[in-house]
Amino acid sequence: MENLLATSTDTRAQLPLNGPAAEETPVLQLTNIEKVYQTSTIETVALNRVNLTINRGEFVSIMGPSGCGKSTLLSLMGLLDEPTSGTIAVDGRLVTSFSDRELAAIRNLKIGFVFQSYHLINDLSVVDNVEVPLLYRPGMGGKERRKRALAALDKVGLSARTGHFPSQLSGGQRQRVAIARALAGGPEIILADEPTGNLDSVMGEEIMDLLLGLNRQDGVTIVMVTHDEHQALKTQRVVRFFDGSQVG
Ligand SMILES: Nc1ncnc2c1ncn2[C@@H]1O[C@H](COP(=O)(O)OP(=O)(O)OP(=O)(O)O)[C@@H](O)[C@H]1O
Repeated sequence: MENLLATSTDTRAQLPLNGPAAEETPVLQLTNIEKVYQTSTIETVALNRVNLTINRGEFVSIMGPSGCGKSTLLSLMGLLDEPTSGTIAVDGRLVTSFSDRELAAIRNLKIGFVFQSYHLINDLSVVDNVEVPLLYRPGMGGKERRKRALAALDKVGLSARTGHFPSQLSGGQRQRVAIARALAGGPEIILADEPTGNLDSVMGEEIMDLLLGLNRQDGVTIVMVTHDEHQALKTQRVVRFFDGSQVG
């Protein structure tokens, strides 16, 4: 373990060339987080005393072997699950102090999710897929939803595919739709769980370039789980996990 500690930190010295430098303003703070999954027979400590702060404008990669707790960490950051112990703060405010309504609003307004397997709805067209999270926006009418969805699709270079269905798209295009869906709500933070995991290296690079652009040009804070060292090293900071603990 000591060796891992000594060798596994990689903090990119260079900040993005074109965009706003990451300010030291914490948007997500995880303090002393423990997550234990309990089934009738087995107790699994998925995360153990994790302390991690994500600052506004950062692009952080989370790496580590299968089962080390990366997805668990992302669902805690996305407020989709609660830690067994420890605290999570969003913009300096403890999550436990938010009402259910406030929590739902943060999940919907502030955070966009991107998954390895896209999670698109096959029966809906591309533009309708992108509109889905906006259906939960109180007071947002159909015209505004459509406008935002089309703008997000334009951003990811899919203006020519808005009427297609997911089955008519390549993997990289599907992931672009998923990113547009995350973007349509104008999130400050994107949490991406192996966004290039199902893609070949060329398409993976394209998606990575898109995410880097969103971070550098638009200032979106991104936390990305990846198994790809090459892509992780393009981000500003790599946080490594082993067996539920942070090792770098
Ligand atoms: N709902 C659950 N119930 C019980 N155990 C779980 C649950 N979810 C995850 N685990 C366990 O918690 C540990 C961490 O899982 P997690 O999915 O966070 O790992 P990971 O690093 O994302 O793995 P991978 O790279 O394979 O996706 C694993 O041992 C897993 O079996």
